[in-house]
Amino acid sequence: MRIDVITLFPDFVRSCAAVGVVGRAQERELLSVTAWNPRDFATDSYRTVDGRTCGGGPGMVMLIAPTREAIVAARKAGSGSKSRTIYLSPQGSRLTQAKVAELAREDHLILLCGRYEGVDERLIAAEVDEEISIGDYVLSGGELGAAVLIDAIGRLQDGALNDAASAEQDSFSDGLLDCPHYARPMVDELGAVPDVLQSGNHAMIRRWRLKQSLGRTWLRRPDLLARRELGSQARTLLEEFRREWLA
Ligand SMILES: NC[C@H]1CCC[C@@H](CNc2ccc(C(N)=O)cn2)C1
Repeated sequence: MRIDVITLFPDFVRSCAAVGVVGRAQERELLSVTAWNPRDFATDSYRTVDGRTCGGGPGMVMLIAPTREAIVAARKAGSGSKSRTIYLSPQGSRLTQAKVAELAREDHLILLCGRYEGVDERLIAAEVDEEISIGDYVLSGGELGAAVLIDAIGRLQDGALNDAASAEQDSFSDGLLDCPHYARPMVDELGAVPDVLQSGNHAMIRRWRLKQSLGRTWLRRPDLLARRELGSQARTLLEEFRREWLA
């Protein structure tokens, strides 16, 4: 998968994509992240990328010309593979794990990061396929949204996670919150690891983990539970969790 990011802060984006699982996915050539700075496409000696907001009012707006040139260059660099252009903005549709999984299957993504008051609306209309929001809050730029997308998508690339199973067991990947996790020591001054995890009984461990995920989702994110069909085993486990919790 190729990801191109249009940003006035290329070093920030590159450094986010160079560490951890995403950095390793790039080393393994499962993913490439390339940053393009509209300032490099500005034709005037001041390398101008922003202009005053038409109609008056505070702040500046990113200019069409240099931003569009950067998008076109990124699209060309994708050498023909169909690209999907995404604008990170509070006006976008909320990012979910389902959307991440959908985007992770694309061959080429172009992520447009706005700064100032945003990008000229004509450029959005002409070049953006969809707007995505990482949450209902305003940031000083779209780069953190791009970094979130790159991480969430990068870790889903085949071969990115040493144990592919961990992607499936993650929170949200099956519509539930993740279960608790423990490492040695089995007994610590903070408490002991639940016995079932020391039992070596893998069926019981799987059952315990599903029960914990269901219980946590019920307690912390009932909205996620409402959206999810529960099988008979899951219903039984959740009932067991509720009874123990309310006892
Ligand atoms: N009107 C301000 C707005 C104009 C367009 C550019 C954005 C950049 N900042 C962002 C981008 C995305 C998000 C998010 N929630 O995904 C929050 N903030 C700021």
